[in-house]
Order: sequence, then C-alpha cells, then structure tokens
Amino acid sequence: MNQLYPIFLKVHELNVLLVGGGNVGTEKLEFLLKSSPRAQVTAVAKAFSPSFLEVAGRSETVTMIEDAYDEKYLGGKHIVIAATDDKAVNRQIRDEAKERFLLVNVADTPDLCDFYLGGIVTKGNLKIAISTNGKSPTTAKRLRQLLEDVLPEEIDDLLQNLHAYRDTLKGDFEQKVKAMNELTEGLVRKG
Ligand SMILES: C[C@@]1(CC(=O)O)C2=NC(=C\c3[nH]c(c(CCC(=O)O)c3CC(=O)O)Cc3[nH]c(c(CC(=O)O)c3CCC(=O)O)/C=C3\N/C(=C\2)[C@@H](CCC(=O)O)[C@]3(C)CC(=O)O)/[C@H]1CCC(=O)O
Ligand SMILES: NC(=O)c1ccc[n+]([C@@H]2O[C@H](COP(=O)([O-])OP(=O)(O)OC[C@H]3O[C@@H](n4cnc5c(N)ncnc54)[C@H](O)[C@@H]3O)[C@@H](O)[C@H]2O)c1
Repeated sequence: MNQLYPIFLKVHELNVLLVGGGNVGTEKLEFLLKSSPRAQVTAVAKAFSPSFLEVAGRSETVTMIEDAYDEKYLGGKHIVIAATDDKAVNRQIRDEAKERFLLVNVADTPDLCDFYLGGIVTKGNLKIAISTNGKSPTTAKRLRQLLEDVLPEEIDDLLQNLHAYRDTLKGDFEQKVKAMNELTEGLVRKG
C-alpha cells in the first residue's frame, strides 16, 4: 500500500534549494516549473549544463549560483532537492538538511527522500498528482500522459462555473453543501 500523504505546496512562496545542474537537475527543474512557473528556486552547481541554463533562463524566479555545495546554502530554505552525480555529496546534503528539519528529496534515490516528486496533470485550476510509491516512475509518466490526454481543457470551465454558482447560493453551509452535491451528482452516476 502507498502510505504517502500528498500535499499541494505553494512553491512560489517557499524557498527551494536545488543542488546539481546536469541532466537530473534539469529534469527536476523543468517539472517543477511546468507545474509552478513562479517557484522560488536557488540552484547551486559546480557547473550548469546548457540545457539547465536554457530551462532556468526562461524563469524569473530561478537564481543560479556556480559553486560547490556548502551547508550555508541551506539557510532560509524550506525544501531541498539533491541532484548531483556525487553520491557522498547527495548524502551530505540530505544529512545536513535533516539536521535542520528541512524536507529533502535525493533525486532517484527513494531511500534518502522525505518526499517524492510525482507525475502531475494540470488543467486550469485542476491538479492531479500521481505516485507509484517510487515503484515505477515510468508508470507515473504514462498515467500523467494518459490523463493529460483524456481530461478536456473545458474541465476548468466546470470548476469556475460551479465556483460562481456556489457564490449565488443563499443559506447556511450545510444547505450549500447539499445543493453542490445534488448539482454534481451526475458526474459520478454510473450507467
Ligand atoms: C514522476 C517523476 C517526476 C519527476 O522526476 O519530477 C519521477 N520520475 C520521473 C521519471 C523517470 N525517472 C526515472 C525514469 C527511468 C525509469 C527507470 O529507470 O526505471 C523515469 C521515466 C522516464 O524518464 O521515462 C529514473 C528513476 N527515478 C527514480 C529512480 C530510483 C528507483 O526507482 O529506485 C530511478 C532509476 C534511477 C537509476 O536507474 O538509477 C525515483 C523517483 N522518481 C520519481 C519521480 C520519484 C517516484 C515517483 C513515483 O512514486 O512514481 C522517485 C522515487 C524519487 C524522485 O526522484 O522524486 C518523473 C516522471 C515525470 C513525468 O513525465 O510526468
Ligand atoms: N542522467 C540520467 O538520466 C540519470 C538516470 C538515473 C540516475 N542518474 C543518476 O543521477 C545522478 C546525477 O546524474 P546527472 O546525469 O544529472 O549528472 P550530470 O553529470 O549531468 O550532472 C551532475 C551535476 O552535479 C553537479 N555537482 C557535482 N558535484 C557537485 C558539488 N559538490 N556541488 C555542487 N554541484 C555538484 C555538477 O556540476 C553537475 O551540474 C548520477 O548519480 C546518475 O548516476 C542519472
């Protein structure tokens, strides 16, 4: 059973440290920005690859620091992603982050992670996060692609219309809940 508890983070208001600016660092940054274009990210790497520079360059909220990892970079951060090609450095980042009770992800090393990055589907205000409990990232990717394909863009209109309708409702909280549930019953009715 998957015991992970998903939460939806306001990474545009949180400070993320990403260490490593190669293939894996680029992939993590790309997925982070795809979902949260204004994510506050400080990227630290001894060297940034051209593709990392390209992805980071598209964002106004990514700061790059060309340097070897140092504990000082953990200051003021809420979340840390370690994506260097040096296992000892990744381990050090993880240990020093844990000392500060920061949440840490060591890319592609499930045992060292407090949280996993998931497959993410966004359709306007709707967001669906997918986890396979670290068992098959490839399946997470395929499910993400499938849901991106089958969920219509118009699903956001539904959310917006229901939100507007709720604002027109009179009565107390319980009456509103009842009205919203009656109106949306058809979404889950079988047959
Ligand atoms: C969802 C996604 C999000 C993202 O990365 O942002 C993501 N991995 C993605 C793709 C992907 N990553 C890898 C492959 C090659 C397939 C393969 O090798 O089997 C592919 C597929 C591909 O690229 O086609 C390599 C890989 N990844 C991990 C390991 C270690 C292991 O499994 O033990 C290895 C082997 C490394 C090695 O060989 O050493 C581990 C993790 N990868 C996770 C997330 C977390 C678990 C998520 C979950 O619960 O499912 C977790 C635990 C930690 C983490 O990194 O957070 C993103 C899809 C984004 C999208 O397209 O939507
Ligand atoms: N490339 C892949 O698709 C892939 C897939 C699975 C696993 N991995 C593993 O993930 C890890 C990272 O792979 P990669 O392809 O991103 O490597 P890479 O060589 O492309 O990038 C490594 C990055 O880490 C930085 N770095 C190294 N030591 C550092 C330090 N002390 N301080 C700051 N930055 C430092 C480098 O400057 C570089 O930016 C490796 O362990 C690799 O085996 C990679």
